[in-house]
Amino acid sequence: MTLLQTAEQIQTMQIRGAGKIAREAVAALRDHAETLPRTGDVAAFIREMEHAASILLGTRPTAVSLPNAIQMVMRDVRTARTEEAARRILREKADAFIWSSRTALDRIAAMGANHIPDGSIVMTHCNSKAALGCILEAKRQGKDIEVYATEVRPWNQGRLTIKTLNDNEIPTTYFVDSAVRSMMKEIDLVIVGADAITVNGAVVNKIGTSQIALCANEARKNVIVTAETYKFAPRTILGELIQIEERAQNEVLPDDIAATLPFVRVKNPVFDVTPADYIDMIITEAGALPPHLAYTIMREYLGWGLDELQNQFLGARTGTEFR
Ligand SMILES: O=P(O)(O)OC[C@H]1O[C@H](OP(=O)(O)O)[C@H](O)[C@@H]1O
Repeated sequence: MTLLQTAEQIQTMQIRGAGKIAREAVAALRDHAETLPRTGDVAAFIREMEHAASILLGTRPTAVSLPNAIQMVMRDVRTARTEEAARRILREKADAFIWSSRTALDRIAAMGANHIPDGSIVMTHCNSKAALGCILEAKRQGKDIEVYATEVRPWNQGRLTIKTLNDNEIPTTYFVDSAVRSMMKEIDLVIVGADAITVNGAVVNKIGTSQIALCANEARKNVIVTAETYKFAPRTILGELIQIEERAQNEVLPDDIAATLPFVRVKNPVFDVTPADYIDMIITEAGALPPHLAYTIMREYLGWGLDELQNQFLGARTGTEFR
């Protein structure tokens, strides 16, 4: 698959899920480099790779895993002295990111499973590999668990989730998103994934997550967020807001019906923000932490100083818009 094909598949959600988007983008960058002729001109190579990175960055705006992964790979490429060195660094960093991303999921699954008691009912939302990993690991350990899963309009990612749960013989209850509050009294805890986590511990995840967290808070049920460290958004330290992706209105209301309703406006935000106060714990590969410690993850695990953030990372999202 070419880099442009990967970009298109991310934008059209054939490739989706914050972690997978990051892994596929990094693999696309690595493979794109192999298609470029060797000229010995390191500056031209870096320019070409920056352009490729900007195409990937323009695909979806919310999941911070995408710019974080690209930054991890491109950072040392930018200072390479020869084309060969730049190529080698790119390859090594890309492979290292993909490997560490998968390892992170295994660690999160092991830690998350410890928080799922035997005999419990877990509610989840959307289709998060990190969250599902915890549930599958709890099942693998022999725990008798059930899952309540939402539909996730308009893309119905809940169907992917219930298929996985069914394949793993986990008893599952499936319902429309608006039934969440009604179902809350029947469950024991909530486990979801994340697309981005801000410096104040707020979690950006699939639209509807904040309502689930609000209902869980009302019903005194724990909310656990599972997120690899590369889903923490360092630029929020500088005050930058996470952009909430708005997708096409015809994902919600078909064009032929919309055409008959000239006074109706359709909004289709695909993520929302859950404040830290509604989250009991964030499980990362570096350990479980209260959401208010998000800053420590940004400093210690992403390891980007403020200077670097300001000089290089700012503006990373302003690259070419992919259409
Ligand atoms: O990385 P993992 O845990 O798989 O997924 C994290 C999140 O990414 C997804 O976004 P979308 O479906 O791509 O819009 C969902 O919001 C999910 O909770």
